[in-house]
Amino acid sequence: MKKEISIIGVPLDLGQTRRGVDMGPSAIRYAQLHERIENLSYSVEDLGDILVDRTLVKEDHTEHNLKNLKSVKDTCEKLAVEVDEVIKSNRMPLVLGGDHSIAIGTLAGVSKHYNNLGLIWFDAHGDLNTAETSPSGNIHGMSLAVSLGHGHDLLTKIGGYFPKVKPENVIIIGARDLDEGERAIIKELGIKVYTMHEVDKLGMTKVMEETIDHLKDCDGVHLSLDLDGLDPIHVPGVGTPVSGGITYREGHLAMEMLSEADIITSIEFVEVNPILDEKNKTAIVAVALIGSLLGEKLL
Ligand SMILES: NC(=[NH2+])NCCC[C@H](N)C(=O)O
Ligand SMILES: [Mn+2]
Ligand SMILES: [Mn+2]
Repeated sequence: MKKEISIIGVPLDLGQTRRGVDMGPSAIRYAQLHERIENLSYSVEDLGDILVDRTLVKEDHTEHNLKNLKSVKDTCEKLAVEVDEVIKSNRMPLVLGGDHSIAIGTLAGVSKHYNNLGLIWFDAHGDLNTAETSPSGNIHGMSLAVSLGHGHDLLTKIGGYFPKVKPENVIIIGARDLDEGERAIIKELGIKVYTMHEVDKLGMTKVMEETIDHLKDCDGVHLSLDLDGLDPIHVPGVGTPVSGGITYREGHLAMEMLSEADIITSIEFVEVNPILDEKNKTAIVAVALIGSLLGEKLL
């Protein structure tokens, strides 16, 4: 793993309807992210937050079942530029959300640097809706579909190219709340999904061994971790909690195995909502998981 890390905050809450997730980057910083990473002897720079232009909300309309389309697009474009610059300067981006719609921007900045990018999507959800299938119109439920090239042009074409990732290089882990249209696209594109059923049955060790093996021919792997992939007992501060999720220890095991395999080239942690949280518990878990991912050991 690269030893130079650049933190980028994305205080975007417009990809869904529960306010507060815009404070996620602050909550994660407050949980001592910087210190934690520095202690692992990385060189860390914090680039601050991407500007979310809330004046665009006025122009946004929801007719097409894409809430705050312009605001989300504008933020993702800015994020893509910044992520691209970080990678060009030979550093690893660590992006802090914000809601999961920001993955559209992160992947737009990351993907052009790789010929065969892998993507690990830790999530209770598939985020594989389009405006046609979404039950909510919330873009955070569409970001993986967009990155695969499915969805509104304004989103799929950010960065001037699409798709950002091929379906055979995507692995979803922790899914337990999939909409009908999402099941259909999973089947149609043949996306590999470890639902909670497989996590229970195989155990996290096997899930991660298979995941790492599946991505062995990739020249880079992006980890997009939605905190709601974990069980809400451990992470009460998320906007769309679903019970029966990944445990605290399974989460750490997954991060430790990724660290040992040394395959991750860019990282994003999303959906921390401090307003819904209990004493910053969710941000603290996020920082602990980032610690394990970056090589922290128990002994
Ligand atoms: N990133 C997330 N938390 N996504 C939740 C999506 C929920 C639901 N599937 C929707 O499309 O609205
Ligand atoms: Mn989710
Ligand atoms: Mn998500």
